[in-house]
Amino acid sequence: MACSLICPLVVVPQAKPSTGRPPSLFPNSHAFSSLSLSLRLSHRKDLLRHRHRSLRKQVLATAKAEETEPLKIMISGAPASGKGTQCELITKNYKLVHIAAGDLLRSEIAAGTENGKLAKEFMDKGQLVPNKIVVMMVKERLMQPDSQRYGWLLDGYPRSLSQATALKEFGFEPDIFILLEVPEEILVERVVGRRMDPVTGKIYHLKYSPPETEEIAARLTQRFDDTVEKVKLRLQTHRQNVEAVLSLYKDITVKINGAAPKEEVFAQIDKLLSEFLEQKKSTLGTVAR
Ligand SMILES: Nc1ncnc2c1ncn2[C@@H]1O[C@H](COP(=O)(O)OP(=O)(O)O)[C@@H](O)[C@H]1O
Repeated sequence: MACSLICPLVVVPQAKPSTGRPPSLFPNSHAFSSLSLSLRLSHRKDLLRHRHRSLRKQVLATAKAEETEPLKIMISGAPASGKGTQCELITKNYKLVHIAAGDLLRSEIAAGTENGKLAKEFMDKGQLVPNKIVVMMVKERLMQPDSQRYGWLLDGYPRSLSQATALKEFGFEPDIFILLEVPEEILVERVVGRRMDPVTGKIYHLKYSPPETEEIAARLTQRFDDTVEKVKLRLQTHRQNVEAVLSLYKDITVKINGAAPKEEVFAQIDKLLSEFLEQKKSTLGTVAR
C-alpha cells in the first residue's frame, strides 16, 4: 500500500547523453518535454491526492462503524448467582437489550406452544432444553433490530459448547464474557427463598430482600424449578457445562465474585464495561487521527 502511494512520485528527470541524431522537428523540444513532465507530475499528484482522500475516507468510515458498533456481552453463572439482578442494572446503565434464554423459554411455556411443552419437560428435570429449540430461539432474538442497534446482554446462553459454537457460526461474538462465581451453599439458599411479584416482575428473597408490604407478600409466586431438589440438578448441569463454554471465550472472560452485595458486584461490572468502552474509544481515536 505504502509503495503504491509513494513509488510513482520517484520520477527524477535525467539529463540525456547526446545521441548524435538530427535536430528535432520541435525546436523547443526541451521546453516541451519539461512542460509535459510537469503536466504528468501534476496529474500524478492529483491522482495521489484523490487516492489519499478516498483511503482516508475509508479509514474514517471503518472507524465510525466500529465506534457505533454496540456493546455485546454474555453473562453466565450458576442458578441464583445474581445474573437477573446484575442484568437489570447493566441494561439500565448501558441501554443494552437483555436477552435471557430462561425467560424466552418461560414465555413459550406460558403461550402453550409445542416448543414450550417440550421445553418444560426438560426444565422440570433441571436439564438443558434441546438445542433445536434454544439455538434458533436465541438467534432470532439476537437478530431483532433492537438488539442489533443497541447491543445485547445475553443471559443464560450459551450453556454448552455446541450452543456456543452454533452462535459463533451465525456470526455472533461477544466483546466480554462475564462469569459470576458464588459458592454452592449460598446458591441453594438464594434459590429456595426466591420469589417473584407477578404484577411488577420484581424479584424478592424472603430473607435477604423481603417484599415491602403485606399486599405484595400475599401475591408473590415461586418459580416451578426453584425447589431444593431441582436446584441441585440445575447446579449439576451448570457444573458439567461451564468449563466447556469458558474454553471458547477464555480470552474475553472476566470472573466476578457474585457472593458480594449486589451493589459491589455491579460496581465491578460497571468498572469493567466503562473501561472497555474507554479503551475502544481511544483505540478508534488513534486509528482515525
Ligand atoms: N441456554 C439454554 N439451553 C438449554 N436450556 C436452557 C438454557 N437457558 C435456560 N434453559 C432451561 O431453563 C431453565 C431455567 O433457566 P434460567 O431461567 O436461566 O434459570 P437458572 O439459571 O437459575 O437455572 C434451565 O434450568 C434450563 O432447563
